[in-house]
Amino acid sequence: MKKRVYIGLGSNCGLKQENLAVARNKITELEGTRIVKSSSLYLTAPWGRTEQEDFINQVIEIKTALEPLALLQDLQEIEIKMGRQRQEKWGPRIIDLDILLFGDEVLDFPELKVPHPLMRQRLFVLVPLQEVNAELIFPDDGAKIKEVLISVLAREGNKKIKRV
Ligand SMILES: Nc1ncnc2c1ncn2[C@@H]1O[C@H](COP(=O)(O)OP(=O)(O)OP(=O)(O)O)[C@@H](O)[C@H]1O
Ligand SMILES: Nc1nc2c(c(=O)[nH]1)N=C(CO)CN2
Repeated sequence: MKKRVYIGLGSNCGLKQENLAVARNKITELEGTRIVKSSSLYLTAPWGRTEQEDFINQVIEIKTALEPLALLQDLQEIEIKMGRQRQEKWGPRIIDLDILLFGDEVLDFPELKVPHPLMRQRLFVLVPLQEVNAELIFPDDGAKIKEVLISVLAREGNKKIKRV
């Protein structure tokens, strides 16, 4: 059975929009995998480490027959093939591919936590995710995406994120 999976894409080095396009192409080449929906692209201020270039972010919904750890491995291979080198935490990167949600699964492997532990705090994830699926419910605590987004917007405002 294929699972519905949400992936967050981000780039803040080189040709950012093109990097995302290349990554999307490589994702469609993965075994038993297709892209169902893609959000708009968003220009976002850097989160976490603020002294770096703005990011382009996007969320895609895929259907995949891959198991979670196989998908993680394939995504990491794409990152490496695209030339991602420095693994500095929250630092600049050509491409970053995060598994946000994997069907209704709650996963706690050492190398893979799903839902992605920081996604609820990140407008650069929540805004495009809501665009792709406005009715989404978090599988771990039943929270609604709209409510999570409203509470982060109330804290931070939405000046830091702009559709491109
Ligand atoms: N849901 C997930 N999606 C992708 N990687 C994950 C996930 N959960 C845990 N990881 C682990 O996180 C590790 C670090 O990932 P990465 O280098 O992309 O971190 P980062 O982008 O600097 O920070 P962040 O994880 O906060 O976005 C990966 O090697 C991977 O094993
Ligand atoms: N706006 C934005 N900020 C970030 C991003 C990102 O994709 N977008 N990724 C990071 C590394 O995890 C750290 N900070």
